[in-house]
Amino acid sequence: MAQISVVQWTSGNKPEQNLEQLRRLLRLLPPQRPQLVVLPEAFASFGAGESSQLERAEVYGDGPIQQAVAELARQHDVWIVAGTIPVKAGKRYSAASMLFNNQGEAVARYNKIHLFDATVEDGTGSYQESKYTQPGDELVLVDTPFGRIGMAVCYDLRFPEMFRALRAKGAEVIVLPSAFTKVTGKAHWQPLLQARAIENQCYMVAPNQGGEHPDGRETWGHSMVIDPWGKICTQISSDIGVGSVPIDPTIIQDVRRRMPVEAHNQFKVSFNHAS
Ligand SMILES: O=C(O)CNC(=O)[C@H](CS)NC(=O)CCC(=O)C(=O)O
Repeated sequence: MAQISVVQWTSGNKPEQNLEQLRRLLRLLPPQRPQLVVLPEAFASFGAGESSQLERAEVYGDGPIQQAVAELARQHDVWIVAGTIPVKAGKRYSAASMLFNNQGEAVARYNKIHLFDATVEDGTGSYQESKYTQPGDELVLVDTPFGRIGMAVCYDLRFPEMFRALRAKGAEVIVLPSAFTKVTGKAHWQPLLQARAIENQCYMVAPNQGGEHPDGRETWGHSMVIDPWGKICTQISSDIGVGSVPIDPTIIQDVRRRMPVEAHNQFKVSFNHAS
């Protein structure tokens, strides 16, 4: 059966160091194939809202971060959601979650739509992600050996209409690379993930940054995979680790057949940017 893994660590702002940590952690992957490995938001370069991210931003399809992930996907024979990579977008960058197949080819790119401009009571003051980030305006779904994957990132989790829209377009597995703060994560991470999984009857695959970062920020960790019934299938309880579960397509079909909420729904949503 296909396998899904989430990987978690405490990223700093140096890509080489983060990629080294990633290489170490990927050695812990279980042997099952096909396997989808999902990495946290800003795994290679942590520090949204900092001008230094602009220097690290890569041209789409090129650059050391994308090359390293492509190589790891080939080497380990796994699909990887590299969420997120700073990708040049004019004078700004997109927080791009990229899907690489097991040949190392980039097969999808989702640019984070909802940007985290918020004040959190954590000593950081306020987060201003939109300062240097160009928001995305497109929903991204892709057919894979793991089912139809819908792509979202971190703060998107708070906008249920987006997940409804992904489900309406056939999403079965939703990936959500994240860097939820310690304070907001403690309060909201698990219930929001379970709600999105239950109401849309999808797997939610949600790796999170965890621990105290070199810049002093703290993130919540608790990376998890939740099934379409809302059950937590795996959870990472320390700052660094790997969590793996088999993904069972019959659970998706069974949950949807027994309780066809999509057909029962009397409220349809629309997307501001729909073409
Ligand atoms: O800094 C980086 O490079 C990584 N990116 C982030 O940390 C992003 C943007 S500041 N964080 C979030 O979206 C947190 C959302 C959140 O915590 C919530 O919705 O409660």
